[in-house]
Amino acid sequence: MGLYGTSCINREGHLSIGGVDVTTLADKYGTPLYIYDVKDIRNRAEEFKQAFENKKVNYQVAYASKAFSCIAMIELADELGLSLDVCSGGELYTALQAGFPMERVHFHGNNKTPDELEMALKEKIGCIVVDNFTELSWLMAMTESMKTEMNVLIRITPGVEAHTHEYISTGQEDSKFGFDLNSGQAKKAIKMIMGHSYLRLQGVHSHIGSQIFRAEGFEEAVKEIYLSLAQWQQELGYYPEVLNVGGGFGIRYGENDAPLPLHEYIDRMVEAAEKESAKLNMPLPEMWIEPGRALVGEAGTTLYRIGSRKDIPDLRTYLSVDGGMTDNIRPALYQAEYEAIVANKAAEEKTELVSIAGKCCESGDMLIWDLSLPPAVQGDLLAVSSTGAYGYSMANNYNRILRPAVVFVEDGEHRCVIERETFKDLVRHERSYRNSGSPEKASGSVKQI
Ligand SMILES: Cc1ncc(COP(=O)(O)O)c(C=O)c1O
Ligand SMILES: N[C@@H](CCCC[NH3+])C(=O)O
Repeated sequence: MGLYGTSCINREGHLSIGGVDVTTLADKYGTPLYIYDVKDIRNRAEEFKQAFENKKVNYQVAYASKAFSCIAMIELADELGLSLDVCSGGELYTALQAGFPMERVHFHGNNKTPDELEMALKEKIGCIVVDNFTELSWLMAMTESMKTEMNVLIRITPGVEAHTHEYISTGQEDSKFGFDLNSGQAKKAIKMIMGHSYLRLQGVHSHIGSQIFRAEGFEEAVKEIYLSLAQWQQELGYYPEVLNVGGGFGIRYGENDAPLPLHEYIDRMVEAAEKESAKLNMPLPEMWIEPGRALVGEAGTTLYRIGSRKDIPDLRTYLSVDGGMTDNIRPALYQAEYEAIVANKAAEEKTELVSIAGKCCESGDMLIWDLSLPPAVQGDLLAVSSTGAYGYSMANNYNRILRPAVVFVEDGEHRCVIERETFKDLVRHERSYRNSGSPEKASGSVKQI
């Protein structure tokens, strides 16, 4: 496992994060446990902001809260001066509970419901990123009836295919997200918004995908957008105040991943926008980005307790841990690869090749194939690195496994920000079939066809 952020191996030969020995955390909070290195999140937010400061452009860095949303994380995002990207009523509600300033909230999603739109309008959030004509017509009607103005960005698909897993690539034309440029749909939507008295077209949004390592993808997206901007400037007299280039900045999961320094992505996209704006004699728009993974991914480590061991002679050794696809579905979903160490034997020589299995009743519940470890036994702690993004946020209760606790560590201190679920939580919304009284009668006639 690479050592990220403030992670190091302490004098006891244990993994330490944020100045805290993780064996202490396992004893106090139990396992599996998500551990977030707060200093690492701070540094990354600062790096993004500094990159824009150096380019002397107006900007917003919005944390894409889908990567990891909870009250404490949203409070931290606020403290770091970030804006916030939410993509559901639940994420917006979490932001409200965290007291996040609503004017810095941007609302995304390809199927926002009327209820979600109403919530966003009532809370007077910063902007809604309009994704399709259905949403647009709802928004037009709702802002009129509520007599409420709203800033909108129009999400477009620039036709750029990011070099990433196909499930997390979104910028291509054949995508469920946004308006495509070639068919004229984006232009039609812009006209509709420009002609509406309650909607204010603040700018254009594109997001080409996730876990991207090449700055060229962002540069190409910016160039593609400007081809359309030139047309819209000429035909509609429109140029945007804001250009939101989305998120997707890649991180290190293992030694094969080589992300660029964060400022290189920013430099390239800003330079491309500056060049294209100058060509069109257009003021440079404010540049917005919305990183999720790049802010929290490497800051997260999952700590598991090793349980059973199965040796198949001349074939493979399986070590099972007390979590798996319920707390990290990415290996099963995207064949994502992770690295790990034995946290309480972090300085010992690696002499064994093992595969790490989760505890779910699925053969596909494998966290890591072929991992070199020191001899590990039942009770040892396995630390899997870079699990801060899309780990907790995609966690689930398959096999009725409990979602783990989350702790923040910094400067030798730790605090629990999400408690471990309990068995009671699992049945909290359930009603007994036997004891719930008589069922309600269906109204209307039931026709046999
Ligand atoms: C619209 C949008 N913005 C931002 C993000 C954040 O992506 P990432 O976590 O890769 O930075 C996503 C997810 O891919 C997204 O769909
Ligand atoms: N959940 C994905 C990324 C999707 C991002 C949302 N558009 C992952 O774990 O990599």
